[in-house]
Amino acid sequence: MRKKIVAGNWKMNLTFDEGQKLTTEIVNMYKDENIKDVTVVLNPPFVHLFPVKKLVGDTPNLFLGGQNCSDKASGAFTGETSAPMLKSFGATYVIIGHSERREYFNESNELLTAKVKQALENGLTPIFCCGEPLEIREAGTHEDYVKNQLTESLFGLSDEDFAKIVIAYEPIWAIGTGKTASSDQAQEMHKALRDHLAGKYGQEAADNTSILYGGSCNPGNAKDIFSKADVDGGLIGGASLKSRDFVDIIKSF
Ligand SMILES: O=C(CO)COP(=O)(O)O
Repeated sequence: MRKKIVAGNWKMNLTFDEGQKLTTEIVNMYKDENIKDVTVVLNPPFVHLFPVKKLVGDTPNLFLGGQNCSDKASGAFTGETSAPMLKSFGATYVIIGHSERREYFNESNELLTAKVKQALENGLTPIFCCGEPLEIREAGTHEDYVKNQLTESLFGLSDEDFAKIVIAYEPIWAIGTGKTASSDQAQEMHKALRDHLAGKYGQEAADNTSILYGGSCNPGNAKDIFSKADVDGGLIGGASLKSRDFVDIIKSF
């Protein structure tokens, strides 16, 4: 059975003190409010990983992830952070292929394949992001566009490796815009992606793959979005920076 996952992507936000405060609040609410059956992943900027890990400790079902990793294991790549480093600092997940990385850092589907491999080789679970820009949605070719992102970056994986992947569908026009996809739009895409995965890896593997929705998810719309059959959770940006909102989203299942 696939996991329900809510992951918070802090992006490039929060100082040390702010990160500590947010994490402490989330950990306390998480424990006090008896949250069960949801895997929660905090994805802070790299410099926060170690102190955030200390606060999270071994809270059950509360995990840490990176927002990116290098496609190389080590070496002279100034400014980069490798998958083995993330693992050694307590991360177990890593976001790969976020649309902001694709757009501002020119990350191609091919490069993302190498990053996914690095993550898997080092025991990290990739949260692989996909999603279409507005013009593609308006042209009506969004399903093919997003399926192609999965085909090009993931379909070289073995069955065994594919079983470790989490997918996050994030329509670019819904990210940080306050304009979320409707729950029906999310369901339609998630179902199309699951069918696409089934075509390559079989129905059972597709049914076991968690597909998260991301894009202006908040406590007011999460329940509706998460109620859809093929939506297995969320990748949360802005609302993950507010402890009450983030925990309320987690509790929306
Ligand atoms: O990009 C996102 C998460 O990775 C979504 O961001 P927002 O929730 O701020 O729209």
